[in-house]
Amino acid sequence: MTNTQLTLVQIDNYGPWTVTPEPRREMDLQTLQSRLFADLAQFVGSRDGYVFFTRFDNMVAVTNGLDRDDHELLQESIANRYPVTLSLGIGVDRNPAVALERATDVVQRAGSAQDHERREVLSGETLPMEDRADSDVQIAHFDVNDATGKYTDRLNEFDTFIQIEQGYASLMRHLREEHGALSFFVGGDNIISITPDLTASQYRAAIDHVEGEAGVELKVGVGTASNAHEAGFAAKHALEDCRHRGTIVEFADAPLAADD
Ligand SMILES: Nc1nc2c(ncn2[C@@H]2O[C@H](COP(=O)(O)OP(=O)(O)OP(=O)(O)O)[C@@H](O)[C@H]2O)c(=O)[nH]1
Repeated sequence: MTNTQLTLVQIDNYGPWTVTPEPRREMDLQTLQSRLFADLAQFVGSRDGYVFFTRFDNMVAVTNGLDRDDHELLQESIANRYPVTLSLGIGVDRNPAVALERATDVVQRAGSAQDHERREVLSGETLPMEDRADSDVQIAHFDVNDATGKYTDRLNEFDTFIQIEQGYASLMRHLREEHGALSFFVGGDNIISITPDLTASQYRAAIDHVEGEAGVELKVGVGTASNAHEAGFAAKHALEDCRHRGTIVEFADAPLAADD
């Protein structure tokens, strides 16, 4: 059964910091944000989770397999090395949107994102030990069909970017509204969705919707496993199956072996 543990990562009081004592150089902020994301990706990824940069001042992580101590260690390590601190809210639910609501609620209850007295909140419930064995994450890895031939090799980068972003906007809204799935642009022409248990026809309907609304053709590989890495890795293999078979939806056949 899918049961997703999500962590909302929010930089404490970041807005005021970016303009104190006066506005900071934009490329310095971009450097900080991208390094922070890289560090989170390393930390969470080494524990088989996924993290998405969303707006950089707020990020969303799939943290099945990470316990409260892992979250505390992350906060400590960031506070030791960065001029900013992180608040973390954790939520669990079969539906990813509900899990994120829970994760967000505990952070919002502790105070505003721009409250200078709210620092390093760590709140919410992780998956109980006894539920871990049968709690799965479902990950759908979407990719634009022949983005290179249709866009990258034909259009300038900005017009390509518009096409890809329009496809992303259409997909993220459809999956959020219809199923409570959360979709994240991860670079190139790739979108990764954290979903509840969806069927092949529900994925086909999402792909049809995006083609109708944005004119962007997608395919998707779907994987399910006890952590984001294994589910996502299986999804990537399923996406390769789409390429070989010329299909638009493939599910990973079997859970991956531990050494895959
Ligand atoms: N984040 C991420 N990006 C990827 C991955 N694979 C490819 N990309 C990005 O996607 C871009 C396009 O690559 P492909 O999707 O393989 O190429 P394509 O032209 O769309 O061809 P088909 O997908 O085979 O239809 C690459 O330049 C990368 O930026 C992946 O696994 N993860």
